[in-house]
Amino acid sequence: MQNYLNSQQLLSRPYRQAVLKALLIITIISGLLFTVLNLGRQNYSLAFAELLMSIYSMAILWLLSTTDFVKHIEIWALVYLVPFFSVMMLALASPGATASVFVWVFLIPILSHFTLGKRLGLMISVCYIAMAGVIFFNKYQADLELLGPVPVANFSILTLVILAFSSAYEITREQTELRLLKMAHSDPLTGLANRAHLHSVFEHEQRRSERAQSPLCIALLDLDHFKRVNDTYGHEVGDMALVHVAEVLKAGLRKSDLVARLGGEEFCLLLMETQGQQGLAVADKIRRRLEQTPVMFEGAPLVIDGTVITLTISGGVAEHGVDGTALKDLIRVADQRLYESKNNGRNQIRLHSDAASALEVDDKSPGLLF
Ligand SMILES: Nc1nc2c(ncn2[C@@H]2O[C@H](COP(=O)(O)OP(=O)(O)OP(=O)(O)O)[C@@H](O)[C@H]2O)c(=O)[nH]1
Repeated sequence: MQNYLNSQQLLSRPYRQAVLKALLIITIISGLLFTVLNLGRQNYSLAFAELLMSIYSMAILWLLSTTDFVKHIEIWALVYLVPFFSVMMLALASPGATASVFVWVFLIPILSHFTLGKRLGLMISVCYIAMAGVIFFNKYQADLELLGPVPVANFSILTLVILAFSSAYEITREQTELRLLKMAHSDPLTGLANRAHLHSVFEHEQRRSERAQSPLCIALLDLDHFKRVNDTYGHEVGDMALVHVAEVLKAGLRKSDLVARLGGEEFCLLLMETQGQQGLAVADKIRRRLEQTPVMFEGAPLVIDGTVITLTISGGVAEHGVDGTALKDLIRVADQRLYESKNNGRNQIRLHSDAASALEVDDKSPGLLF
């Protein structure tokens, strides 16, 4: 889940980057326009603040196009929004400004949520809206018309509605993004990671492993004679069997490890902080567990025509740095070892090409159907 959340944050960043860039351009243009308007009304302090905000926005826009800022987009958004909203507060408090300037407050929740996300966006919105409220009441405390119940109710309700809509929009957008991300990264039948997710996690783990000089290995596992399950009992039972295998694989691993379904009846384990020999032991422990656990359906062993269905698996292990560094090389080596396991009687896992590296085969376990 944490992985998906991190990826979702990465996914949100280009979107926030585009919104922030558009905002900066609008601020530069409108800042210059209001500088001229305020100079015309001889409101020099506000004109100066508007001009400063315009120049500041130009500087941020320039920095954004020259640095790799997308990683810190929320910080950049704060660097822009805090002075922008502060100038807005200054404009609201300015004695020369009319009450119509307060309509800018409606922008606060929209801009905050779009560029900062649901939590930080809400916090910043509430702070500045509260500040605008205090300024409004202080400035117009003697103005009975503006502080009458109707204008106050109009202003407050509209602000709350915009705040609620912006917040709801951002929450829904983030949830939808997370759902799409999960769908794009997981296998719909078993819920395991798919090949694309394995690749992205491997890239990250490979860098970490090289930095920390820690071992990393993969195990490629393929169900034995799975075609017979489908041919004998049909695809529906085959699907149940695949879901059961996914459960056994997940249960046999640490939380930090990853199990992916590469397609059909082929799975890949990504084992962190694990050397080849340890990886072989982990994969073999899972092989034995699968062999001993009948295919489960809704909490009970699946029995068809009086037969308890049990599956076996063959596999090959490859170690990062020993058998290659790229995932495709590790998969190729593990695949060769997997097929040696298949050719040597199935239901076994190999780390090297020689037969001695295969952990004990128990091909004739009683009661096993496949
Ligand atoms: N039910 C089901 N079957 C699948 C799925 N994906 C692949 N298969 C089946 O898995 C079987 C794989 O067959 P083979 O490649 O011959 O492998 P095998 O029968 O396991 O034989 P060995 O690997 O040599 O032990 C085929 O019958 C595919 O139809 C799936 O999502 N659901």
